[in-house]
Amino acid sequence: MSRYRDQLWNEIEHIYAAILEHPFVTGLTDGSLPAPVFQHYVLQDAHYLRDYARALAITGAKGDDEDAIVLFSADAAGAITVERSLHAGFVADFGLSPEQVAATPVLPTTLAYTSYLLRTAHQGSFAEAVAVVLPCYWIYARVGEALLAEGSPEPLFQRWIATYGGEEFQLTVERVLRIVDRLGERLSDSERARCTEHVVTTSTYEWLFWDAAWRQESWPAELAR
Ligand SMILES: Cc1ncc(CN)c(N)n1
Repeated sequence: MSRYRDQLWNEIEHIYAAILEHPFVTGLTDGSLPAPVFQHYVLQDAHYLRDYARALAITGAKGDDEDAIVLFSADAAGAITVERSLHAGFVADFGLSPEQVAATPVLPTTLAYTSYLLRTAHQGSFAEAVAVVLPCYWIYARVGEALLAEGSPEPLFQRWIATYGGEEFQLTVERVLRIVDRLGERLSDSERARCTEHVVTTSTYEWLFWDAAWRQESWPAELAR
């Protein structure tokens, strides 16, 4: 029987292929990604990572063994500390002040993605919580790995690629995938279907997140007070 991770990857392979072709992602390697688009992404990602860390902490609290509790709790802390330092470098490179960063609103796609993450992590089983957070690890590891081979002429983008394509992140993701395979051996058909749906949904949100930055998404200005 194939591993659960392979069954899940079958469900999202087309989304991964679309992500690799997205102009945001191709723009990282050929260096053509406009600076305001990357800036938009980094600022929204700071909001995203705060709630992602909360979702990981909830997943850790639901862990079915000690290793799982430790792994997700440590990754909750890591999402804040490790990625915060990567972001701090980007923000400094853009010449933005902490006040400007704090004043950036949470935009529609970020809000929709994090709301789905948190709702599922709160209301679902441990397996569902793992499924909903999985694409954030897995898609970035696979994208980072693919882009690492090409590299980027732009140092800022190369730093991003090196973080997610690097060995440390790949090992982190492999540890999560082992939990996924273990859970896959004991899921009922209905829970398996719910987990698959979460993985497909948040993989789609990963595509949307890059696309929102590419479109320079905003709340409708005509509705602002
Ligand atoms: C939206 C998003 N997804 C995933 C990652 C990688 N942890 C991230 N930084 N941002």
